[in-house]
Amino acid sequence: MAPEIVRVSEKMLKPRIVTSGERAYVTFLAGNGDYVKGVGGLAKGLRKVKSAYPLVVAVLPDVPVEHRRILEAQGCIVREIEPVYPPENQTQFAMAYYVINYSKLRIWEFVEYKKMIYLDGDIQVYDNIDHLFDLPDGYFYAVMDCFCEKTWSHTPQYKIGYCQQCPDEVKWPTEELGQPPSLYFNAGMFVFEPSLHIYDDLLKTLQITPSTPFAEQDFLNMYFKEIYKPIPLVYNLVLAMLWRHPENVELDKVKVVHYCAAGSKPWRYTGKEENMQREDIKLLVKKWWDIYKDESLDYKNAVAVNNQLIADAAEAVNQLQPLIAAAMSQAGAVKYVTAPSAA
Ligand SMILES: O=c1ccn([C@@H]2O[C@H](COP(=O)(O)OP(=O)(O)O)[C@@H](O)[C@H]2O)c(=O)[nH]1
Ligand SMILES: OC[C@H]1O[C@H](O[C@@H]2[C@@H](O)[C@H](O)[C@@H](O)[C@H](O)[C@@H]2O)[C@H](O)[C@@H](O)[C@H]1O
Ligand SMILES: [Mn+2]
Repeated sequence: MAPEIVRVSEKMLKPRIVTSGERAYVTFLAGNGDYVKGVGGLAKGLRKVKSAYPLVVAVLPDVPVEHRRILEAQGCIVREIEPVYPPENQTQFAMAYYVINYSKLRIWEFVEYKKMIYLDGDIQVYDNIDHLFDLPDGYFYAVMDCFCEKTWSHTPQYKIGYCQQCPDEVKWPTEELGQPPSLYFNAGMFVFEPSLHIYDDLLKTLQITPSTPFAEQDFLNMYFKEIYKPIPLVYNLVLAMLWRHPENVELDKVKVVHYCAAGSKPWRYTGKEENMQREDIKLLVKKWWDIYKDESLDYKNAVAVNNQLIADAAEAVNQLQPLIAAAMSQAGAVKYVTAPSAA
């Protein structure tokens, strides 16, 4: 009697997408401008590298419904957040719009996720980085920044030509200036654990902390100073590194590119700003556009392709069923004879 072999249904083969409250990527979108293209591109990039986790987009109230729909159609989980403003102060931010970046702090409230990787909307992921979710809990992981761009001209390190990326080139004058600055991360990408306790404390601390030129990036560096752990530059290539510290960059090993240099945002690239005619910049901007324009990476197409593969696999298995059944019943009739051991 041939064994009863269960027919395989498409439903049985469908991969269970892990959306449980464990892990997710998260980005931040403000305004009705063109950063929505950055976030859409990021969603497609994560799909291209077959990330196992969803992309949550924390949107400020000023993000139009149309932009939210575009991101939901790309498979993003859109979550509205309230703005976070720093205390009243006279600070001159390095870029005036940085004041809205304090709203990034809302992502610590997303406690339905145990661990998240934050990525700026002007970042693209070119290799799978899901393994970063397995980094030990209890720390704040991010890539070290560079102090050499003129956006840093207000700082002592810029004035003396010191950079943490090459601490031995121009040594920090401890006798004059005391201890060198603590290791400082770029806040465009970090691995963190949402927590209501930390969230409340972050907001309370912010209200008693005078603002500084790099806004929430300075604040996060101060707040997480004790548990900050640098991770390799391949996880967040701040483009200025290409011309400021080329000796530290192996471009073919870079997994994550951060288009933060002036003029480098791919969706509004003109090539006119300083360094924007470099061959490596042009290549990285093209790489971004290749993903952004690739319709096979659109959520609806990727799901359709996936469903077709599942249907084909189910059909193939069902066509094999009778052959398997016949082979098994035949095998049942045959005693396996082991070859006589060599005398
Ligand atoms: O008009 C804006 C400006 C910034 N952002 C978000 O805030 C992040 C930080 O700003 P940006 O990347 O421009 O700073 P940079 O890394 O270039 O200093 C962006 O990546 C976006 O995710 C946004 O959504 N709309
Ligand atoms: O609001 C402050 C921002 O500060 C950081 O950007 C800076 C920083 O990287 C400098 O080192 C560069 O020189 C500069 O170009 C760049 O804009 C973060 O990328 C961004 O997410 C956000 O936190
Ligand atoms: Mn950025």
